[in-house]
Amino acid sequence: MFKRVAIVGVGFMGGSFSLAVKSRLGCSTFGMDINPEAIKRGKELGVIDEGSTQMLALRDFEPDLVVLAVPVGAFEQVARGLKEVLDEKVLITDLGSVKGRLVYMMEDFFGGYFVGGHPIAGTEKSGVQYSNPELFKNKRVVLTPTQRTDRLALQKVKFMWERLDAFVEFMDPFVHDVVFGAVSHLPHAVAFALMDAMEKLSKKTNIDLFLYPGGGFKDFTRIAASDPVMWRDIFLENRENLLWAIEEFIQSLEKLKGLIENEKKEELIEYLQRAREHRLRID
Ligand SMILES: NC(=O)C1=CN([C@@H]2O[C@H](COP(=O)(O)OP(=O)(O)OC[C@H]3O[C@@H](n4cnc5c(N)ncnc54)[C@H](O)[C@@H]3O)[C@@H](O)[C@H]2O)C=CC1
Ligand SMILES: O=C(O)C(=O)Cc1ccc(O)cc1
Repeated sequence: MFKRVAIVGVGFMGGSFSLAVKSRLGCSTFGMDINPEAIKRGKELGVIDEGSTQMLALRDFEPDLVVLAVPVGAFEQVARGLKEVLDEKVLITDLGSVKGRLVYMMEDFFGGYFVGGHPIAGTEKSGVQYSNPELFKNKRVVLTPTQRTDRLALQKVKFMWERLDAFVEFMDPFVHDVVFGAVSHLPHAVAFALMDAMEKLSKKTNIDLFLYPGGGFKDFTRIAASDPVMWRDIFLENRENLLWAIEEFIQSLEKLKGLIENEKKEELIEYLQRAREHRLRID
């Protein structure tokens, strides 16, 4: 198993991963982040053992696993930097929310020693101060091997996640992006858009509608408090799948609007009943 784990991006996910491998696997960890404040806080909070804002410092740490936990828009730049300082055959994985093209791009840099990963665990919080060693417990982690992935590297990454009490599932990188474009990226886009609509309605009514949030409004929009940089990068990286899902959503909303406008009582019940049944099935 891994002993020396380097984490690039000492934020909420990187910090949680560091705490988890420290406490569960006894690893020593090294954090790299462009933000000196993240390194300082990470060390103060005991989230990382050591850290630096310089990629070059990773060379002396000699990691046996490197984990990318930066926003997906920074992957290419980070990969370039890592390529300069890492020995060949060091295993690399990531926690990014989009896979597809990025997995093949990472393989261009690191060959079969890159194993794409996506823990389906998280919250709207960002920043190292929210790190939680239990974040991955009983959560799904999707690994996205390709023909090129080294089988031993894949087994090691799978085993590591299982030791953190996560359930590992394999998926094709592009299928992953269709699935999470629908179930994760679309709901986040809709939550952000709902807040935009609420701002416009507040202006038009001259009433600050944000002063009257009910439970439903709070439940529905929690994820609109998520980090803008992270979500800009996800939306742009998974653009095609997301645009397709947004289009379907617009049509569903148009349909609902039509049923309300035309007072189609029976059809409205059917529409709501079907939606309710799907929701009940999830839990
Ligand atoms: N927040 C969540 O619930 C989940 C996030 N993810 C993925 O995990 C990754 C990290 O997300 P969070 O930890 O939530 O974000 P975060 O904002 O808490 O942390 C990201 C960290 O990366 C650093 N960073 C940015 N560019 C960098 C660069 N070029 N080099 C080095 N460090 C850099 C930032 O300074 C920051 O400390 C993202 O790819 C995201 O898509 C995956 C599952 C859940
Ligand atoms: O806050 C929530 O409920 C989330 O859905 C968190 C989340 C964000 C991004 C991911 O790729 C996975 C999980």
